[in-house]
Amino acid sequence: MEFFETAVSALLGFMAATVFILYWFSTSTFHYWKNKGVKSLKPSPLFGNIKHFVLCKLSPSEVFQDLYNKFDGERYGGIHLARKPVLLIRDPELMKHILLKDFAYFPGKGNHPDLKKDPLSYNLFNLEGEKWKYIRTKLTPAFTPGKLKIVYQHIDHYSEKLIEHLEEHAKNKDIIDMYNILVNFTMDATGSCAFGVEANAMDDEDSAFKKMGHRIIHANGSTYIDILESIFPILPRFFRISTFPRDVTTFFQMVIKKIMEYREQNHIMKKDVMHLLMLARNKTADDSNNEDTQECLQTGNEKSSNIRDEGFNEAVLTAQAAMFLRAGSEKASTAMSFCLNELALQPALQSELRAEIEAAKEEHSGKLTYETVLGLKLLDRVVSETLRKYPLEASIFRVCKKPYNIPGTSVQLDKGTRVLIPVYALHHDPKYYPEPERFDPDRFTDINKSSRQQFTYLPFGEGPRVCIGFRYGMLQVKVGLAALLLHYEFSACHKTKACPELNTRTWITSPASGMWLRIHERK
Ligand code: HEM
Repeated sequence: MEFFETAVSALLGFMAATVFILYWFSTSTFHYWKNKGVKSLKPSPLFGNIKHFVLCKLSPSEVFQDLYNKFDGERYGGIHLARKPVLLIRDPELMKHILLKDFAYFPGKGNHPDLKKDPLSYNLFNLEGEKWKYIRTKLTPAFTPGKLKIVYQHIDHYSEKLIEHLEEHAKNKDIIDMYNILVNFTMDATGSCAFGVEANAMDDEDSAFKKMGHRIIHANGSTYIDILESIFPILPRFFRISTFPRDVTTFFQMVIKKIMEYREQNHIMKKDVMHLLMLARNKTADDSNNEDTQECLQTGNEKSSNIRDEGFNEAVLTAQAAMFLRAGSEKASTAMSFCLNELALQPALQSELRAEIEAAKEEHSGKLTYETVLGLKLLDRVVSETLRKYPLEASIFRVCKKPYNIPGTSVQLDKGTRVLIPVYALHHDPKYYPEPERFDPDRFTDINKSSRQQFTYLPFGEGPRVCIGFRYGMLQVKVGLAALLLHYEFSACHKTKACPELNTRTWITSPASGMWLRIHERK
């Protein structure tokens, strides 16, 4: 009996000590902003200021908007992501410093790409320093206007298939989830533009590429890694969480390998992303004198030598390819879905836009060309307003690489401090966008654009790390929307929501449960 009592009290003592240590650990950073003299919000143990995000009750866009509003009148404010101190920026001028002018202090996002343990995480989005610069230089030529003209043919082809795919639904005036359909459309287009692959996502329910592509898009690993890491840095490794599930990684590695082998054996030279990636790999492997490699190696420091050692090998190439597939499929389809939802809720605007597209088509002998689509003014305003109201990358993070004095203050940020640019909150600030919940493309007339403060519109980020694929993304969105509006009408149904609920499990602003609209044949 005595032994039992001793064991119970030892156990209780151990549990109390564990709780105490956990509590102490999770709150030990909470004085950080106060010590710096930065106004901050009271964090709660374990969650910091993002409890509703950690518990999947609100999307990160909404959580950061709430925090942004609480610092009304401030240039910035201190918050905690779990126990990690983060500086939330409100002042657009300060955003300009962080993203552009003082890029040398904020070159990366604080992610930890790992080529061995989480191979697909080793992509341009996550990399920083010389490795980032090197790969960015390699990939930039994929997005020149000349390349996009070629890409236009592919997107145009798949937009015709999309129209065919929807024919029966339109005849029946069906209620359909446009989000899901558009993901398949952009996956087909990206598969073809970037890799020369027929993904068959729209036509074949059982397409393996489609199944894996959807899993790449819906993989939330990076969200969980960020949250767990903020709570305790070793947790993601402890739970063996990777950016993409293992089987998806293996499938993708196999597909890319096959594409490369096929192209090499058959001497295929397509001017697409895959070709550029292969070129980069080959050059790194057998030509250390090439210009790009030299430019990157010239600094002669240790990091640069690592690039040479690691090279742009097959694994690095595959990680970039997966990133392209994800960004190319996910971003444009999400933007198009939000846009169609707004147009279904504003039938007059939908008709006006359709009239613009139709007039342009007639003017160009019944065919929409690359130049015509890019010249459509109302379409451009509608898409810009969509990305204002629903910025897909709702939160841009940077990590301070060396101590940084916040301009105009005596506050110094320590090396390693994370800063957050809450794009969604910024785009919904009535100071810059009166009645922010109203969908109003006129916010993007030339005169309104030029009268707005700089760095208050950041759907693609800014500075050296601005979205590399923004032209491609915009092209996909515009070509897809133009084709849809020329052929069909969209209206609200009982499942359509004026304020679509946002997904709470990802950093990307996306609909929580599809985008349900009624599709009709043209009257
Ligand atoms: C409407 C579509 C798109 C939107 C709204 C968008 C948005 C963004 C934003 C805001 C960033 C900057 C993130 C930061 O600074 O931390 C970014 C970066 C990036 N985007 Fe996009 N994107 C779109 C389409 C695409 C497409 C189609 C691709 C590729 C095919 C792509 C590839 C990338 C990459 C690789 C980066 C990282 C660039 C770097 O760090 O150097 N994006 N995107």
